[in-house]
Amino acid sequence: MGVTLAWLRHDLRLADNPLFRFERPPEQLLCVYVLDRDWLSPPPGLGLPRIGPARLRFLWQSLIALRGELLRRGSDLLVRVGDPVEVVAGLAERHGASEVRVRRDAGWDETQQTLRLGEALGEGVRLWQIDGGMLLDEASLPMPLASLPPGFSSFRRRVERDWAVPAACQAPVTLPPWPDGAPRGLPPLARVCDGAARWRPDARGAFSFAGGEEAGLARLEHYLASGAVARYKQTRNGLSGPDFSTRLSPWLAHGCLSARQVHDAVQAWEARHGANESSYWVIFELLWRDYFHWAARQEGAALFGPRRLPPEAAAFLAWREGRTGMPFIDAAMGELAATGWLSNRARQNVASYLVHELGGDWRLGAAWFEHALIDFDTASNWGNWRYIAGVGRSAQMHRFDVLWQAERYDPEGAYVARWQPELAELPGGRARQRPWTVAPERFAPPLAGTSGQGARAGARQGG
Ligand SMILES: Cc1cc2nc3c(=O)[nH]c(=O)nc-3n(C[C@H](O)[C@H](O)[C@H](O)COP(=O)(O)OP(=O)(O)OC[C@H]3O[C@@H](n4cnc5c(N)ncnc54)[C@H](O)[C@@H]3O)c2cc1C
Repeated sequence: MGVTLAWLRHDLRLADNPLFRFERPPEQLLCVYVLDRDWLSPPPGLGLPRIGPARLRFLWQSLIALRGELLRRGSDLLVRVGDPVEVVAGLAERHGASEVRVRRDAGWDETQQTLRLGEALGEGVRLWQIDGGMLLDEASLPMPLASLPPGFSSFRRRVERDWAVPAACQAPVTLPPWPDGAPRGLPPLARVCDGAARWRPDARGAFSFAGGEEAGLARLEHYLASGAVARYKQTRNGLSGPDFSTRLSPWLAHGCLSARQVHDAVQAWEARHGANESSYWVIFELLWRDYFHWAARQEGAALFGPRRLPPEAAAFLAWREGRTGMPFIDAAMGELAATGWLSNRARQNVASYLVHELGGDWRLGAAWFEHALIDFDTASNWGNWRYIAGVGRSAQMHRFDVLWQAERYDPEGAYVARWQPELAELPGGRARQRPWTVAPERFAPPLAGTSGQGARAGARQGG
């Protein structure tokens, strides 16, 4: 077998990566990542690129780390910016590849690109698509993809009835050599996007994400070894601090870690310390991720609703810029913009506030998250937004009583005061969540959200 081209997308790791598992290794291997040029320009309707500086920086760190791992094994990495299909097809032709390998992604755009690549590849070049990164593969789903249940609970019940998550595979020890004369390396980030090269997370986030497989494994190891996993079920609704939840999402989203690696590590922890509700709950959350992945595969382009976004109305801009007057919402939007990350509790509340209190279009919110999140993942982001908005597969909307949530999850007002220092001057407690009631001369009432309607305990991942 001659040259194989491994086209990497959201699978930037060596361990448990089927692209690097060979029954018969090829003579030469070309590993390629293409930053889609479209991600650097705004989608119609939103004045911001699809990938913001925080994610781009994490992505570049991950690519640099991956290159190091590949070099250690006798291979290398080529990173280009452009149209992924043109770049991959061009390289395959130039270097006489007989096979192109790619992970089957849930995203509609990625699926379309794979189809286009199939048409663009020369005759005799095999396009090999494979599942990876999730707990389950399509073949091990307990139902055909077309019959995926409309709700998570029935999906989980069917899966858990009789399931065995396949063990993660080890990283290869060596890899086939680089094709003669093939280009290698990656452009400096500052040349791709100066803003991303200069971006740094705000220290108030109390956590700094660094891209790459080794960093992801180190985070996983820390979360287990520190014992934080034993308390996950009680702490996961937290808002601040490094260990209230796993914070593995950026590594999972970029594929620096696979869900099976996390699953295996949690099982190994359970074998030593005993399983409890919390360790189970980490796997439960990963199953949500699988569910959104399979749902996105089933839904295709419908996941996004109409793709052309509506104009950004004043209420949306106030939400995006943290100017709604509702401290809990404005603090969270400030944290997201300054760190590229947000707890699940805060994500649910800000999404509900935009859609159900401000009457904003859920697609604008999802598009803003796509720009701002380090851990953006098409299926999880757009799926969760649809879930909160109550569109698509789950017709039930999920509306949160934001003031009640704020007082329950931030009773002292420490979180809102961290991200809105002017609130720190008010006494701790209720006043910081309702500053317009205690200092009306300084704080105007919020745009919406004081009616007390909406779920209190939070619809799904309650508490
Ligand atoms: C509006 C909205 C948008 C979201 N967008 C994204 C996104 O783009 N990317 C993303 O990874 N998650 C997204 N989530 C899901 C969830 O908020 C994050 O996965 C979680 O907060 C990440 O923190 P963690 O790694 O500490 O999660 P943990 O609570 O420690 O959970 C462990 C892992 O399980 C998975 N997970 C947990 N909750 C969910 C969920 N509700 N849906 C899917 N997977 C889940 C994640 O991979 C996570 O890393 C979104 C949620 C909402 C409400």
